[in-house]
Amino acid sequence: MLKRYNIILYSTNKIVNSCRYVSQSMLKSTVNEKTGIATVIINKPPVNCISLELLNKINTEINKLQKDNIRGMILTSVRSLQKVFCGGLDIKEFYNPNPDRLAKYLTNLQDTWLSLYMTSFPTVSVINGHSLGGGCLIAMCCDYRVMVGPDYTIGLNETKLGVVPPKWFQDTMAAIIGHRKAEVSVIAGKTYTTDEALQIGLVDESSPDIDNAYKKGIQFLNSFEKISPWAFKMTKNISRQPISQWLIDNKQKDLEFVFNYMQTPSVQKHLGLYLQSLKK
Ligand SMILES: CCCCCCCC/C=C\CC(=O)SCCNC(=O)CCNC(=O)[C@H](O)C(C)(C)COP(=O)(O)OP(=O)(O)OC[C@H]1O[C@@H](n2cnc3c(N)ncnc32)[C@H](O)[C@@H]1OP(=O)(O)O
Repeated sequence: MLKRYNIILYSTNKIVNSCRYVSQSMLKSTVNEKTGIATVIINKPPVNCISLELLNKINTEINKLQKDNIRGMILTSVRSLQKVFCGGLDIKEFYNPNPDRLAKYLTNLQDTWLSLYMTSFPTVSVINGHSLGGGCLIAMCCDYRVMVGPDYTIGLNETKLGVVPPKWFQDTMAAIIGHRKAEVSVIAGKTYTTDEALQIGLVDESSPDIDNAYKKGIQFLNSFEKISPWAFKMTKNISRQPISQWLIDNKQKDLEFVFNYMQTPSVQKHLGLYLQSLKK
């Protein structure tokens, strides 16, 4: 299975070993036509941080898979990055931003979260490296998380950058680890090692290596073989709808709050210093 996966990774837009392969650069997506399981791989070196273009590709691909009636999806990072699942939202999108592009970015982020959080098919994130800020968010959108360890970190660290994780970021985490733990976590911008994340329930399983993590992800998806897709979809919808409905009802207000504070001098100063610290 994994060997075949590697062959697919380096092929282009054709059927290989019964798998449909779709390459959109930055994002590689394969659907195994035998199993109906899609593997979506983020591939944006050096650290898979999420630009407007990558955001669009993720949202487009999720919506495409939704129409394809797939049986499940694994979301992971290209192996060549070695130690990063996703370095989070691209801070350069927020620093000295072009206002039109910033508005587009924030709107696309809301839409992508809605698509990924509410998929009608089961999803697993195979977290094969650090997963911070928006990286943690996309991992948390999935129904199940397997994290490779022990040396990687995961968490909503936004306050460390001087920015505010919106209600739906925080609610996504609270739905997984509970309100109190999520509150303590987000206000301090806490990050967790793989073992700590497993202990607080932020991830469901850990694994010492990527092949094994991928296998565990497939096992989770296979556990739905005898579950009716309709029952799955309706049940997940009931479970997640209160959180997603808040964003649907408050999209404009949410957008305006972030759009305005992001451009204030004090937030810009914080972002500049954080970017600088990364470069050091
Ligand atoms: C209405 C809509 C509401 C929307 C609300 C938005 C509010 C939330 C805002 C932001 C959320 C976020 O996601 S902020 C980003 C959070 N992520 C991080 O803090 C991670 C930062 N990166 C790292 O810690 C490390 O890079 C790493 C551990 C991920 C990898 O370490 P490594 O040593 O391998 O790589 P480098 O640190 O040398 O980085 C290489 C290169 O990449 C640049 N970089 C890293 N992360 C980012 C990023 N998130 N955005 C932009 N650029 C990033 C880093 O500066 C290096 O650049 P140079 O090569 O030019 O030096």
